[in-house]
Amino acid sequence: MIHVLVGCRQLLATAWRMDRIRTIGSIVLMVCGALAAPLLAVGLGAMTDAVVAGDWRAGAWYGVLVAVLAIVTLTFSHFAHVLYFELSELAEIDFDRKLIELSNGAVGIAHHEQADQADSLTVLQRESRRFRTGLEALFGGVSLLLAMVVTAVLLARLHPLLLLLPLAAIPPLYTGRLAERRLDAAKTATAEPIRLSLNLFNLATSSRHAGEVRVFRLEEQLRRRRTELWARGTAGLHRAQTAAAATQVAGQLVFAAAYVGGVLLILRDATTGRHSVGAVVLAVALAAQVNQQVTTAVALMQDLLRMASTYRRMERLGTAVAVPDTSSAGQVPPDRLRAGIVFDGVEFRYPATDAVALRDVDLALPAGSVVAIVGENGAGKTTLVKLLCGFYQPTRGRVLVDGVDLRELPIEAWRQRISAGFQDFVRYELLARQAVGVGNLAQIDDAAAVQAALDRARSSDVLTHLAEGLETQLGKSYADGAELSGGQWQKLALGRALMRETPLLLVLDEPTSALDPEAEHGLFERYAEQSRRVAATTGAITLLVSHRFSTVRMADQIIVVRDGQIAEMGSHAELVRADGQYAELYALQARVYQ
Ligand SMILES: Nc1ncnc2c1ncn2[C@@H]1O[C@H](COP(=O)(O)OP(=O)(O)OP(=O)(O)O)[C@@H](O)[C@H]1O
Repeated sequence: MIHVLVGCRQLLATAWRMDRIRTIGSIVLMVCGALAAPLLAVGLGAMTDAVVAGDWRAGAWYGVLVAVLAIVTLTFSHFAHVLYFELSELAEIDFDRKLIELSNGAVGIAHHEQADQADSLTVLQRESRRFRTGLEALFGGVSLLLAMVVTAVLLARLHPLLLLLPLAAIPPLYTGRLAERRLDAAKTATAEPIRLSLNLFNLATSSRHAGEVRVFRLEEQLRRRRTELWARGTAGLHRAQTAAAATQVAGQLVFAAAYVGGVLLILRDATTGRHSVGAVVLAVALAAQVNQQVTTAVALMQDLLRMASTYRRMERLGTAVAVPDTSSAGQVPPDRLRAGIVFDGVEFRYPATDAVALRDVDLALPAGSVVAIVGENGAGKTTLVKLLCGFYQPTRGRVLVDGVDLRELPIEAWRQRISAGFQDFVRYELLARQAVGVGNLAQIDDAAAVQAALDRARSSDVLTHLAEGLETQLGKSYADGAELSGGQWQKLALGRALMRETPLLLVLDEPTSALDPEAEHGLFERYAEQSRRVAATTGAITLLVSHRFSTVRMADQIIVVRDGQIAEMGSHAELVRADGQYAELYALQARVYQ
């Protein structure tokens, strides 16, 4: 219950923050709605008594009052709905904003890669569409509570025992809560199959995967797996919903019994002359209202519980993804690198896994150097990059930037000074200028800066295929959007990585996988030349990651990673002379690619 109250407080604070006028308007409507129905019952009772007493004048006035209150009761919900709806929209936008912040604001990326946290995000994404009901339920709920109190006072005046009628509402409320808890637990338990099923659905319907799906004849398999997973997920939910419905009915039966008892009590009093006919009408009308109030209260309570559990889930995820905040760290990234970056006894395990992805890594990346990291698939190259970008912190050991532990640098400031091109680059469906310009937001509208970055990336040729050059809309989501080839998207991603002209660290993690080895080698060579020129002033380090041993021979230093460890290190000439794994794989791959 305390969670519901906390959730209500958070929701009300959000509404107040988003729009005070609408919040006040909603509260006024809430009070009017609460009083109208019980007063209508009072009017009905008084009108009946006036008519029975033959006082037609008073009866007519009460009739007008009843009519007015009936109109208020019937129409109030429409006005209230408009106001609540508008406020709820604002609250939903606020919730979405928080969810986006939670998803992207965390310093690390563990919550995207760790199954339980990814599941929580999936549930929150789905809940965000239903979040708006929370605020409506809150106003509706408080209005209902007020109405229940007024109704209870009126009932008590008829017969003290009738006060028990609202108490009989407790069992259905309790069972409603129990039912919602069951549903919530089922949602958590079925989040994984439902998330997997949605992934498979995207795989089966996205144009990006259409080719592979056809060639490998995956359609049937994907459909079957998706249906199985969906059925597994929804079967769990369905079972929970059936159990929840049975629980709720049991609670409501208790109330129904009390209702019948209450009406019989007043009827008995009326037959003995203790009450008027109007009192019987009042009792029947009020008891019917209590019945309706309880049913509505159960439904509203469920909305409130769902809203509270959504808030709690968000808070739990927020705590789980919280990484030590270094924003107020005293240190700042240097203007230029003097010594370089050092991995000092680094060990790393991904969260919730036992396998060690990196172990005993002692590595120096000298300022101003071009360093290549090579290794076979799964060796640990990208993991090294993730630590350098601050997506994760080492489980043991330190990453030092000019002698300062990366943990002690404000991570956002560090990210401002690095740039990267990733293997799984994003296809931004924006204008071509923006798709490249996001690499340095300050220059997103600067066509000349974007053009220069594409030139540096040797990627300007992509523009020759675009009708409006940099101002061409990209992507199939737009009717007039230009679709690019995989290599062309990758070239734009390379341009994006080179938007920042003087980063302290430029990481290119297999950004040229769509190119053939010789083209990759040629590009790396040109990048290396450029990087050395920039490095003369900033001490910047350029890190090229590849699993092709034959494409990185121009690097000042080549690091061979094997099974999460540094296997060999040195220049191309030194490593060839050493005649180890590098020399062997270099010769092998060079022969294959010739
Ligand atoms: N998010 C993750 N959670 C758990 N384990 C992971 C995760 N990402 C990678 N790993 C594991 O860490 C090890 C190193 O992976 P990494 O991605 O660094 O390899 P890589 O050398 O970059 O491979 P590739 O050349 O295929 O990109 C692998 O065994 C991989 O299974």
